[in-house]
Amino acid sequence: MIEFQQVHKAYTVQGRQIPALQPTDLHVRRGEVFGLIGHSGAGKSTLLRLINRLEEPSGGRIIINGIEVTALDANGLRSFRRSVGMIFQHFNLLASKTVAENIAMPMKLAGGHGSADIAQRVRELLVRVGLSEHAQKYPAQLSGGQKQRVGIARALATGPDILLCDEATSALDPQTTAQVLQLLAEINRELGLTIVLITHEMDVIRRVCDRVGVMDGGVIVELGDVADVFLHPQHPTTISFVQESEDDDFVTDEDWQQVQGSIVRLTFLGESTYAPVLGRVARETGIDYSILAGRIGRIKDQPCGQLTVALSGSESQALAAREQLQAAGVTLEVIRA
Ligand SMILES: Nc1ncnc2c1ncn2[C@@H]1O[C@H](COP(=O)(O)OP(=O)(O)OP(=O)(O)O)[C@@H](O)[C@H]1O
Repeated sequence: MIEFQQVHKAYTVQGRQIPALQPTDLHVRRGEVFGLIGHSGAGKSTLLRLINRLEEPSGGRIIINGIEVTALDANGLRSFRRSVGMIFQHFNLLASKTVAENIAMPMKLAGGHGSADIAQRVRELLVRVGLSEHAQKYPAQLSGGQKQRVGIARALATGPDILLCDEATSALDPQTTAQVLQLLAEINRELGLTIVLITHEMDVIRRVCDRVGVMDGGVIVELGDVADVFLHPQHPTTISFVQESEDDDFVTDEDWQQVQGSIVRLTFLGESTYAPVLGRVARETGIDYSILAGRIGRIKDQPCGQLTVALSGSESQALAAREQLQAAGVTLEVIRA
């Protein structure tokens, strides 16, 4: 759907080249929610804005729905942009226009829509984002969450099949963030829109994304299904994001010096999260566990849990326990043999 082939970008400031995106290959699949996470300056906004050519690439090809976007002239680009909606951190609403007028704006600018058509479409969009009561209000009369809902309705006005979200929830409190993310998930599911979002919060990725790319220094350093990346982070940047998103302090190697036996991390995903596996394996093998760290939660629609445990028992009991856990669909990583 969205294909980057060796796309790179450097900004020129006072004759100096500032690299923002190193040559990047990327494939975003149709209908997925794809998240990019990275610290400030990692290159997320640059990558996002290259998709609809709000930034011009320094090189490489961008192909979307079979159209080589990097080869379009001004007319081609204008009509292509109707298939890409965008929402922003600070909403970018026109303060002097009502909610309904803000939402109608992209259709007016595109031309070719009668006023009855536009009014009907605005009504539908207001229902979709839950703001029917607020059509005649001005942005200043709305909460942050409501403003972002207007932003979403406006982005959907021209019937795009891609929605780009530029830190769309960064200015919102946690509860409002959850509601806006839920709305984005609904739009993805019900309208089949492909969503690309950027964020610096792992929690946003965990709640709504199917796949994630982790960016650092203009490079996507890790990419994969959210469950894989979140539960088994490989790159130091990813590991630091996952640790930041934990509520508890991470257990350190020093803490582990105090416990006997081998230490393993068990990951439960989907159905295995609720199965009474640990008790059964303990009974059948005679092994015992000390729990060193644990968390349980959801990744998008799937329950998941992770436990770090010390196994105490004989070597053959520990081996049998590991085999039984793996046979029950639990992923097992040995932290200390
Ligand atoms: N218009 C610009 N002119 C010059 N340099 C820029 C411009 N936009 C971004 N940069 C630089 O490019 C690099 C990548 O910036 P970018 O905004 O893409 O990162 P980001 O991950 O989105 O960061 P943030 O979360 O702070 O927005 C940074 O070094 C930044 O300073």
